[in-house]
Order: sequence, then C-alpha cells, then structure tokens
Amino acid sequence: MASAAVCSPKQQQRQEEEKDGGVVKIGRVDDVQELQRACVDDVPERYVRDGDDRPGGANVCAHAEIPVIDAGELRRGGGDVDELEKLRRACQEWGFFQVVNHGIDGELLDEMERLSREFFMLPLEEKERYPMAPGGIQGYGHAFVFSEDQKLDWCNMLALGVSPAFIRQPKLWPTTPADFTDTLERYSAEVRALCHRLLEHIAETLGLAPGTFAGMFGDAVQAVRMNFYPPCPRPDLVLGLSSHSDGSAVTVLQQDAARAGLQVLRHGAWVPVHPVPHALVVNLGDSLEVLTNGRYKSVEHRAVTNGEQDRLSIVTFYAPAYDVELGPLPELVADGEACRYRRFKHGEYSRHYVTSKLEGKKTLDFAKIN
Ligand SMILES: O=C(O)CCC(=O)C(=O)O
Ligand SMILES: [Fe+2]
Repeated sequence: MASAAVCSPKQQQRQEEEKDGGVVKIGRVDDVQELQRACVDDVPERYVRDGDDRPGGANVCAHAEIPVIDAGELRRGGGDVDELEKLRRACQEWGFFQVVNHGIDGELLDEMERLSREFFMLPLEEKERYPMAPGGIQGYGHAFVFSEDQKLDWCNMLALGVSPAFIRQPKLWPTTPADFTDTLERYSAEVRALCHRLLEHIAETLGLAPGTFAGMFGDAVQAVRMNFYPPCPRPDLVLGLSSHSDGSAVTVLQQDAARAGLQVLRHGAWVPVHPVPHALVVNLGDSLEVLTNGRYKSVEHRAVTNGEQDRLSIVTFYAPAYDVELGPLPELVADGEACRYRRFKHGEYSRHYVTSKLEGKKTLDFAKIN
C-alpha cells in the first residue's frame, strides 16, 4: 500500500481543529493529486471499498442512457408539448437528464472548465490558501469526512457558496488564476437563470403555474463545487465520489466532453452518463422529492475514476432559501394519499445534509414519515 507522506503539515494540523465547539477528528486525509504524483501503484487502505461498493461488476448497465432534453424546444412559442412530456417522464422515471440548447454560451462553459482545471493544477501550497476545515463544506479539500475510519473518495474539491451574499466566504475564492472569480460570477448568474427556467418547466410538468417554485424559494441558495478526479492506479477498488442524492432542488453539472465517470442508480443498476459536448446534466434534489410528495424522486448517483485520465465536474446546487418551509405541496397530494414527508425549514435540512456523510439516500430519512 502507498505510504507516501503527501499530507502537508498544514493539513495534519487542520485535521484536529475545533468545529462548533466539538473536535472533528478525520484522521489522515491525503490530497489525491499528490498521491497520484507520488506514482503509487496501489491505493491507501482508506480508499479501498468493500466488495459491493466497488465500481465494477454485474450491476453496471452500460446500454441505458439518461434522457436528453432540448430546452430550445421547451422555450419555443409557449412550450413544445412533446418536449414537455419528455421532461415529465425524465423527471418521473429518471430524476436525471442532459439538457441541450440550454442558452448558456459554450465559450463560457469552456472558460470555466479551463480556469477550474488551472486551479487544480496549482501547487498544493497555493491551493491550501483556501482550506476547507475538517467537517466543513467550503474551500479546497474533502467535504463530508467526519471520522477517522470513514472511507475516502478519490477526489479533490473546491466548494464555494455563491448566493445569497451571506453564505459567501470571499477569502476562499481563489485569486489565482486571475480570471477565476469574474468568470465564476458570470457562470453562476447564467446557471442561476437556467435553474429558474428549468424549475418553471418542471412546475408545468406537474400541472402547476410556472412561477410556483420561484414564488416559494425566496432568495434561493446557490453553491458550486468543482470535483477533480486524478487518474487512479486502482479504479476497480475506489470511488471518485460516494453514492448520494443531492440536497438541492435542482443540480446542474458540467463535465468534460470526453470523460465519463458519473453513474446514476436505476432499478438497482448503475447507468453511466455519457457526456454530450456542451450539454449540462441536470438532476432533481431532495427538496423537489419532498415538495412533490415523492412523485419526482432525487436519485442516487456516484462518480467512478479511471486509470488513464483525470476528470473534472463543475456542479451547481440550487435550493430554496434556508428559512423556506418545505413539505409536500397540497396540490400534489391527491385525496386520500398519505403525506410521505414532514414539514421543516430548508435550513434545518441543509445543516443535517452537510453534517452527514454521503451514504445513498440516507440523509432524506430526516424528512420521511414512515
Ligand atoms: O463528478 C460527478 O460526476 C458527480 C458530482 C456530484 O454528484 C456532486 O458533486 O454532487
Ligand atoms: Fe451529486
């Protein structure tokens, strides 16, 4: 097993810092790009998954494809009925789809990808100027690690709160590359507008007025996470990102045009998402599952790595404001149908989500009525 000492003194010190009055001990967490640079030909034990949790095997369904939705068709003259029906089925049957003609300039997507890659290629000391605290969720490092015996993902992350302003931690926004911040601002404004449009169409598929979600979400929370997966010497043993559903209402994911890695759980099998150039992957998060009383479900997904190529994903999470009370919308609970989720403030759920490890859809038990 690799024993290269790639954990910098700064990281080691951080691993026992205090958080919220308690000490979060996460043990040794290596920077995976440094592990990979050290040319190890095996991976440390903390990355090695138990049998069922490993990427390969019989439960990968290579022939299925998540639906592709043409947002241009949805916008055209009041909305194309067939495309809207396609979207409804995508939401109901998959919880995941790729969207083309989404209205965001391809050059902006390319620029965001280029600058994010440039950031991850910086020396570790430079990236550590934006440290994610143990148990924290913003900055450079590893989110969702809360104990010393937890398995680790083969991934480095840069996570940033974007909106509203009070969730921003400006000190964690990289000043190198020089254009990173400006580009992320422009990118985030475009993705936010796309989330608005998507939620309008999703409302329509449910028979609701298009402005229903915008009307209730208030000053919606928007955060971005860049996940960088370096090549892994044992992609058969590790996960890039553990299986989870997103705590958002909708998530918009940008990925490299030629590097697959995202997998979606459907009927018990993992379906790989094949990148479509300049398409964006959209998935429904836990908030929409609650609001629709489970008619639309958030869906488990994970990322796998490969031995030759690195991979980058740029992921935007869009969710209701923290003080918004969530619960099934009365219009979506049919007469005699049980309410499957309780009412709670989104902020309570968000706190629960970011203090729990990624473990399938377990986090949503918080809201379920048995
Ligand atoms: O990298 C990917 O494809 C998955 C990322 C993801 O699911 C997330 O960041 O929540
Ligand atoms: Fe996700």
